[in-house]
Amino acid sequence: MVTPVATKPTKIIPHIAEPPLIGSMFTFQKDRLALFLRVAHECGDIGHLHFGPFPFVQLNAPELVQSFLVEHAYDFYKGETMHKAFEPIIGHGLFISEGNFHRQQRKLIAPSFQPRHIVSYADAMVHYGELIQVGWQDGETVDIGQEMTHVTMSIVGKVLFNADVFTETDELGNAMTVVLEQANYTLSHLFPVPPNWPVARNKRVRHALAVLDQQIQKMIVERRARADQGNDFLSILLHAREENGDTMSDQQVRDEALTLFGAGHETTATALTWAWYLLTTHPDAYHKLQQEVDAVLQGRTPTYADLAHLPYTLQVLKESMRLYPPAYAVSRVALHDLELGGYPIRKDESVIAVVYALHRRPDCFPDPEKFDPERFTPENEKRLPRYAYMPFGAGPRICIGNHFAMMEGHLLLATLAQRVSFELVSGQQIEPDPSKTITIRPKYGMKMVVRRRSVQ
Ligand code: HEM
Repeated sequence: MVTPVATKPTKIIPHIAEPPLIGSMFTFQKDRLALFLRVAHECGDIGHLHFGPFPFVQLNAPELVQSFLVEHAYDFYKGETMHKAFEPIIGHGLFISEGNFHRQQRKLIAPSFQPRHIVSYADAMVHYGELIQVGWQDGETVDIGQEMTHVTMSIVGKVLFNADVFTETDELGNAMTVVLEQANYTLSHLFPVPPNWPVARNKRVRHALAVLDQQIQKMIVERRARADQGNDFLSILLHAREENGDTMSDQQVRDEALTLFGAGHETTATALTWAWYLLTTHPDAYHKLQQEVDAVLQGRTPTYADLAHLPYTLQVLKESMRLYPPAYAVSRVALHDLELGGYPIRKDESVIAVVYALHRRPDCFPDPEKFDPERFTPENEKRLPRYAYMPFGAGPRICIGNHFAMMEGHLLLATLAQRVSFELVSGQQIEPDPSKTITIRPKYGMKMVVRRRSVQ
């Protein structure tokens, strides 16, 4: 829907104080989360800032986010930088495709992500949770971020390809890690090395892409040769039919499979990493969660049916994603002049909905820096304004894996809380770092000591 800009803009976007020419470029590179909070504090619901010559509009209000991501979703696109970072890897996969093609692909893939379809993956999620914890010795120190990445990558590898990628040393997992790191590199450098230069980085990426292509093509051929349809996502993608009966080409199936593999593990791993951090630094909440898990499970491994009886565990996950939303911002570029809530947006201008700032609005979340899972009791959650809490984005591009991720996070918290207790190693510097990856991972890692619990 195109809304032409008013002849005279009705409202003026406030501007933060910035040095001339460079604008907030260096502040952004040094500490972008602090910069975003400053814009929200100084400007309120909407603010203007610059990175060198490039203007940005930052949105911090639920109503503006609704206008941006829901009502005007198709008046924006992902922007050249995102395309440059992701297209060489995922081609025209859902995360980066645009316009009608995106709409069509979304319609084709979304049914497979409905809660009733993904329930069958619960057992695989619990299986890998159990598998990772049996490998930990009592008193062992682990990097919790890495461990959570191993387990979520294994889960997505299993449900997507029915493949065992339990560690990143597996060829497929390793190749995925290399190409994701490359996307992050392109996104976080103003002048990344062009992909055709003969440098070690580019050779590594080309090799990783060749591995991914070869392995996925092999899996596609195997599945096409089978008479029956398997239950993994690759099989589902191969059999998905448009209204006119058409199926996807092998190339498009490859692009979508890689998109889901890439989008489907680091985000969930980040959510779990911060959940463990918040639990270990809030012993009362940790104790309450353990009590809930022990009482409900009585030593059994959890199943999907148990989740309804583990509400506090879910509240902890939701509150962790409020304070540390893995995807801390959602950005787009305007396709033409338009208006958002009465504010003028110019063609080619970048607009960014800062989830990290939105989740810290004191009018929606009183005492916002406090970790308080009670905010997400069903009654309290109902009182939240729409779009005040949006760890999965909003509108037609809302995360397609949101139910999958919530089920996975909920099950893994319960599985691991039952078997082990984590203790945060003291004296570490813990800082969220959004500059190296598209999620906010801990900048210096996060070490935790594992204590085995006797099954209650
Ligand atoms: C806690 C875990 C997760 C978080 C916080 C998260 C967050 C997000 C967000 C904010 C978006 C919207 C991006 C935008 O509008 O630009 C998104 C999109 C997407 N996510 Fe997730 N995600 C998570 C897990 C997953 C999982 C498990 C999968 C798949 C198995 C997945 C697949 C996708 C895909 C394919 C898109 C693109 C959707 C589209 O553009 O139509 N995500 N995610």
